[in-house]
Formats: sequence, structure tokens, C-alpha cells
Amino acid sequence: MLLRAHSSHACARSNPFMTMAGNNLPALVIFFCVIFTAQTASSASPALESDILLKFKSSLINTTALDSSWNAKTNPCTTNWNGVRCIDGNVHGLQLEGLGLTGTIDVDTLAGLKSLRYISLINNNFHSAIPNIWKLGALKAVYLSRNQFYGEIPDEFANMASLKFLHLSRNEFTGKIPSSLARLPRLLELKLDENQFEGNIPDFQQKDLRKITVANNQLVGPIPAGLSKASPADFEGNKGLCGAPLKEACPSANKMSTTLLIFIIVIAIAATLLVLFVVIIVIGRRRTTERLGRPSSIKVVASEDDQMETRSQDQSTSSKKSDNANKLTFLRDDRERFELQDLLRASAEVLGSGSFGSSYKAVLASGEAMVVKRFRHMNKGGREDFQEHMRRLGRLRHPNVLPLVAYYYRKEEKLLVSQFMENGSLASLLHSNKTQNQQGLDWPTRLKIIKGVSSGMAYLHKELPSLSIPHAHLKSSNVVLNESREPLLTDYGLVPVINNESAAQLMVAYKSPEYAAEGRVTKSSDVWCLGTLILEMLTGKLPVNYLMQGKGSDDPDLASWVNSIPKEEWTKVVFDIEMEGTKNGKGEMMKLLKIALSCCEEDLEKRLDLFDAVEKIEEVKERDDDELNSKTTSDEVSVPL
Ligand SMILES: Nc1ncnc2c1ncn2[C@@H]1O[C@H](COP(=O)(O)OP(=O)(O)OP(=O)(O)O)[C@@H](O)[C@H]1O
Repeated sequence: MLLRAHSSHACARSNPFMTMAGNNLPALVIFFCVIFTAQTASSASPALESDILLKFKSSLINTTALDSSWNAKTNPCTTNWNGVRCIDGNVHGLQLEGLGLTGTIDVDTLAGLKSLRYISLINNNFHSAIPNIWKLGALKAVYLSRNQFYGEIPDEFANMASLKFLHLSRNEFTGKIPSSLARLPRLLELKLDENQFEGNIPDFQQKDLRKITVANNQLVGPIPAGLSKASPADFEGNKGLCGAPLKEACPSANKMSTTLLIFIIVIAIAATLLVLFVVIIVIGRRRTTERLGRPSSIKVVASEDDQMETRSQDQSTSSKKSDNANKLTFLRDDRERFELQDLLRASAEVLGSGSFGSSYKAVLASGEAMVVKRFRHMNKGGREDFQEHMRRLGRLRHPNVLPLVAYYYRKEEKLLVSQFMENGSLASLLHSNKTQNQQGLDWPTRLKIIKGVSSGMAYLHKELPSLSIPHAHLKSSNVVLNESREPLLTDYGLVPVINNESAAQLMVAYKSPEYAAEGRVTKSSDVWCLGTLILEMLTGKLPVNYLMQGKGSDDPDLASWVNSIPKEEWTKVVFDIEMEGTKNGKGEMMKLLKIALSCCEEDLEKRLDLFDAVEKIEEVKERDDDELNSKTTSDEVSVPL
């Protein structure tokens, strides 16, 4: 309607016949105007969205990053307007991060985008009061962190019934935390840290609220009981806060009541018992260490297990069950077996502490090196479900999938054992500082690794079709390289045994845009991880945001970073300088870059399917393509995606 009115108006204004001829309009002009009006009305939706976006942009300042793609003559959803995300041809999200934007955020204009569900303006230079985003009642996610928004936030969120994610970290907000936030029915994540909020924390009771951080503000008073199980770090830096999960108890208003006194006595007794218990454990550990004759990091595992063993030796009535308790369960018949004790006796070295626990390298007496990874968050389902799933993983055989050799089950902790790969992880090869003699990874090697990884992924998706997401944790530290630098996937297929909450917090597929927007991962989330891994290999940049589990960094993901650079500059800016030695092949790199971007499409319907992605990756050649370069510059290569 709006557009139709505009068009008629424009027709009337711009046509000299109409003003000059008054009521005697020539029939041709009327005909032309009717046709023009009807045509523009029939294509109302996309044109209207471009008008709205351009109006929104007109109140922003410093929009150079948008100027080249935000073009009135094009459709924002079919011509990739920078930062505009679409679903079904309608604008679904605005992701304008790290672009140096400032000026006014015209929320009233955005209200015209009926499909808009999320807006991210992270890391810009906005310096104003908070925009009245509560007028956009259908938003699911609002990210305004790392700007200079200031002042009090009005208590106006009551109508945002769909809001799941609100990030306002690192601004200059003052005043109270709006209590209407505590009543939002679908809120999952609220980040208010590093502002100057004062007063009490409202009584958040939403049972689905899985993350709230108010660290480094000026809040006071007791932390509401509903948040007592959150991490203490999320409340630190507020001098006046007290109560769990912080250590500072809240002072009582009256005299200390008898109940409190009894409570303190009970705590004191419990603490004494705890100290005694710790002393016994320490003595036990010393005995174990003395018995084995050397200190080693894997003893952390060993000490508990050895105690179990000592206990079972002491108890002459030990049952068969407790005999089995110290046994490794092997998943393969095609290799020599060893005992848990062999691993414990072996010389051990800590490889690293990952998100789930530590990994150790243990060299057996035979000289073979194994990796033992401890998992602490593997309690989903019972022992039988766990064993069944391990057997399933143990049956997998593929040159790019590191076989699971054995496992050890205890309720509190599990150990997974696999073979150690001498060439280490792809992450360390890509990102560790190189000595003068060490060469970086050249283009053919990178392409070989990407092909191997995608082939392993296709195999997992084929063999584990019933898993909601067959890998779920694909990242460069979970790709290890054998002696010929063939890649092997690790830490795959674990979603059925990892606790839901830990999976959501720790696994990289849960950092995908669909999880942020809709709280779900799918098989396509693996494709997003594959795309991100390829971008990491092509750019040499770490995907910091998800590797840090969203902590301490609001950096854009790699795909958004690449998309924020004008296409003409991709060959100069995007590719890792370590591949500079590659004389030709830029066209092939460009093909792979485009495939990776299609794997990282936010719109699940547009994102490549895993098998299609793998097929396209297979088609990229390792050739040194003189022929290709003589015909076309790398920027002109068009990929049929
Ligand atoms: N089989 C292996 N051979 C050689 N290095 C390995 C092997 N398995 C793991 N590593 C390396 O050991 C280090 C620690 O691995 P670990 O899996 O504990 O943590 P991570 O991969 O960094 O994180 P996450 O726990 O999220 O998977 C990593 O650098 C990893 O690449």
C-alpha cells in the first residue's frame, strides 16, 4: 500500500503532462501510470524491505561498510546486502558487527520488517541511550554489547515474549536492572556485565535461563535463590553482592538467629569432616606415588583408580563387579590389548586441557603411544546406554576417522583411549609459532587436509544417521594428523552420552547461528562447523568466538568477517600469508572459499547439505592452475553453488 501510494504520487509529481493538462490527462499517461503502479505493487515485499533498510541506514553515521552493497536498485535478500540475513526471501536478521557504526538506531523504521527476529550491533561506536528495541516485540535476540550505550534502561521489556538472548555487556548503562527482564518467559541468556548497574538483582526464576552474567557492575544485596547455582564468576566485581554462588554470606538484619547458629555449627562440623577426608586422600595419594616410584600427571587419574584397586585388594570379598571396575573395555579385536595399569605405569605427558577434561599421552612398554582423554560430563543415560554407544563408535572404520580403541567407565568420569598421532593437531600446525626452519602449511597440503576432513565427515553422517548431529565438535584441535599428514577426526559422535547442558556450553556445533536464534542444532550444524574449519584453514585466523565458548569475545564469526570485506579485496586480504608461495591456484582457493561460505549460510535452507558440500570440495583440484589463471583472474571465478 505504502509503495503504491508512493508510486502514484511520484507519477503525478514527475509527469509534466499531469500538472500542465489538469483534468485533460492524455490516455497514454494514465495507462502508463496504472501499469507502473500495478507492477510495483505486485513486487511490494522485497522493494519495501529495501526501502525500510535504506531509511534505517540514513539515520546511521559512518556507513562506508554498507554503502557498496546496500543499493536501492537491488533486493537485500538476493544480492547479499552486507549484514542482512534472510529466510524465505524476507529479512530475518541484521548482523552489523564491528563496522564502526554510530548515529541513531531508528527502531520505528525497523518495525516495518515483519520477519525481523534478531539484531546484532556488537562492537560499534554507538553513543546514545538504549534504542527502544522493546517496540520490536517479535525479536528473539538482541546483541548490543561493546558499544557506548549509556543511561538507565526503562522497564519496558514486558512485551518481548519471544526474547531469548539479550547481550548488553561492556556499555555504560546505569540505574537498575529492569525487573521486566525477570518475567520474560523464554529468556535463555542475559549478559549485562561490565556496565554500571546499581541496586538489587531482580528475582529471576525462569527455569530455562541457562546463562546470566552481571559481573563488574555496582550491584548490591542478596543474589536471588534462583541464580544460586550459576557460576560465581558471573557475579564477581560487584562489591555489594552476597549469597550463593558467591562466598560472601549475606549479613543478617537482626541478631543472629538460633537457626543460623545451628546452621553454622553444622557447616563447621562438615568442614572438619571434609578436611579429615582430604587428609586421608592426600596420604593415600602419597602412598600410591611412592609405590609407583615417580610423579606423573596421569596419576591424577591413577590415584583414584589405584585407591579403588588397593581397596579391592584389601577386601578379600571383592566381587566380580569390582574386579571389572578397573578394566579397560576394548572396542577392537585387531590390536594388542593392555591393562589400565599399563597406562598408569607408562610415562605420561599432559597434552592439554580441553573443554571436557584433560588429555594425556601415555607410552606403553611396547613403545606404542596412546592418548587417554578424561571426560567429566558424560552422564547422559546409564552404563548400558554408554556401553552400547561406545560399541557403535568402536565399529567405525575410515581412513579419516581416528578409531576409538578402548574406554573405561566410572559413574563420575570416563576415559576414552585412542592412538597418539605424532604430527599433532591441525590447530597447532596452523597456529603455533614456527621456528625459522619450520615451513607453514602450503596450499596443496591444506587442500588435502580439507578433503580428508570432509570425507571423514561424510562417513560419520552416513554411518550415524540416527544421531541428531553426527560429529558436533569439529574444530581444528579435534583433527589430528598422521605421519603423512592425513587428517583424522577425533571427539566425534559424543552427543548421545554428553549431558545436555555441557554439550550446549562446550561443543562447537552449539555456537552455530541456528542455536543462537532457535536453541537447536541439526545435522546442518556440522556443515557450519566444516565451513568454519575450511575458513580457518584458508585465512589462518582462529574462530575465536566459539573456541572461547563465547567468553571474553564478541568477535564476529569467520564467515561474517570474510563477508564484511569487499569481494574485490578477498585475494589480497583474506588468504593466509603462509600460502603466499602458491604461485597459481588462487582460483581454486576462491572456489573453496565460496563453498565454505555456503556451508556457513545462516539460513538453513540456503546452507549446503553435507553431501553436496563434500562433492563440491572433491571437485576442487590440487593443480597448479596456470591454465585457469591465464583465462580469468581469481576474482572472476564463478562457482555454481
Ligand atoms: N590422538 C591424538 N594424537 C595427538 N594429539 C592429540 C590426540 N588427541 C588429542 N590430541 C591433542 O591434545 C590436545 C588436548 O586435546 P583435548 O581433546 O583434550 O582438548 P581440545 O581438543 O583442545 O578441546 P575439547 O575438549 O573441546 O575437544 C589437543 O591439542 C589435541 O589436538
